Formats: sequence, C-alpha cells, structure tokens
Amino acid sequence: MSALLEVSGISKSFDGFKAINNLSFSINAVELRAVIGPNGAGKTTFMDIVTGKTTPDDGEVRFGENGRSLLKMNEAQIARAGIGRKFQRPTVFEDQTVADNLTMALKADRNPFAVLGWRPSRKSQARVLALADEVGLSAQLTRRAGELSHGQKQWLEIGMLLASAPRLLLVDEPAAGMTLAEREQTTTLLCKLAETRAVVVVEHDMDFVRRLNCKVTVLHQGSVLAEGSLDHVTRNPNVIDVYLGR
Ligand SMILES: Nc1ncnc2c1ncn2[C@@H]1O[C@H](COP(=O)(O)OP(=O)(O)OP(=O)(O)O)[C@@H](O)[C@H]1O
Repeated sequence: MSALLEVSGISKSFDGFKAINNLSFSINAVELRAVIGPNGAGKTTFMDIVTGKTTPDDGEVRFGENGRSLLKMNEAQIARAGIGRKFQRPTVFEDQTVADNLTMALKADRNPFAVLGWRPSRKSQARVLALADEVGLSAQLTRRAGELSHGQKQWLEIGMLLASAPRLLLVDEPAAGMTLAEREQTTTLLCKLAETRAVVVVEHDMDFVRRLNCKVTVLHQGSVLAEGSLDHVTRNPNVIDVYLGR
C-alpha cells in the first residue's frame, strides 16, 4: 500500500519549545488512523502543519502519488489538493437548512469564477441527497441546522467537507460532547468513510478509539512514541508511563 501522506523529520518550535520534534510517519491512501497522546503532545500542531496553518522549521510533508510538497502550498491550495479538516466545534450555518448547508459546500468547492451566477443543477441536487445519505441526514434535509443535535451538526459538517471529495480527512475529537448512540453512529460513519479515503482521527476518548478498531499512533513531546493496534500500544510501558498511567 503506497503512502498518501508522508511526514518526514518535521520539527516546530514555539519560543524555543519543541512542540514537534523530528516527527515522521505516513498514512496510506485508504486507511483509518487514530492519533492519541497526552495534552501538549503536538497533535494539533501536526494537523496545523499538514493543513498549512503552521510552517515547520525543518522536515518535509508530501502528499499524493507524486509526493507533492505541502510546505510550498497555502491553506486554500492544500484544501483544494484534497485535505479536509474537521475541527472539534461544528461550524455549520445554523439558520440554513441541512440541504442549503450542503449546497453551499458544493458551491464553495468551485473556483471563484464558476461560483458567479451558479445555480443548483439537477446534478448538484442529486449530490446533496447523496451527501446527506452518506452522513445519515437524509431525513433532516429540510430542518434548520440550528435545530440539529450536536452529533447531527458534526455529521453535517463532515458532509460539507465531503462535498470537495477529500482524499485525506483530519478529524479532531469527533466524540466530544456526543451521546452514546451518536458516538456509535460516528464510529460507523468514520469507518465507512475510511473504506475509500484516508481518515485521521485525533481523539482522547479511549473507548471511542477502541471502537474504531484501527492502527493507532501515540504522540509524545512531538514525536511518535508507539504505533500499532490499540492493544499493542496500550501494553507499551512508555505509553502507560506518559499517557495511560497518569
Ligand atoms: N502558537 C503557539 N505558540 C506557543 N506555543 C504553542 C503554540 N501552539 C502550540 N504550542 C505549544 O506546543 C505544544 C503542543 O501543543 P498542541 O496543541 O499541538 O498539543 P496537543 O497534543 O494538540 O494537545 P491537546 O491534547 O491538549 O489539544 C504545547 O505545549 C502548546 O502549548
């Protein structure tokens, strides 16, 4: 399996403090990966670097078959290249319906000139239905996003990200604030999405990570401390020492 994302020897200091320290790892084109680690381990900074929000001091980040360097691209170019990021707090348009939110996301995926005079076509309406179906919101299409539960808003935002057909989806703490039923549905959704693309989930909730049943990367002090199945990494004495045993 070839790597879709290759992070090699990246470091990033803030005021002399190494938030990321010679970090290397790769993500396959079709895989679900959980990234865990204690507070301050560098998980957010890693996502900031991959999405172009932060530039590392050293190292390289390559994406796609041609190994294109992401460090030469800005945030918008990286998003267009196929990397979507889901922040912890959902940012949907609360006054708009679910269908309108998805339609706007489809529209936003177009170049600025194509957006001028853009009207929803039959094809884009079908795409909205397909996106709603993919994230389990078919029955909510005409509801205002503000009326949705927290979990439904998270799924809507994932649907909006899917409008631009990302090859890599970075998802920050999806389980936070969700009911048990919503967590289970989110697990199913993330596993399904990872059947056709790469999905990287940053998560603190170990029960949720266990349900994802995927390879886990443990970060500590900006480097990879351990990698493998959840059972494998949770048996690692270093992981127990710095993360689980606290
Ligand atoms: N812009 C910044 N300026 C100064 N220090 C920063 C900045 N961004 C991150 N840091 C520091 O870098 C370290 C890594 O932070 P980061 O947010 O990446 O960790 P994290 O693993 O996401 O933590 P958490 O689980 O608490 O979200 C922390 O010590 C943090 O205080």
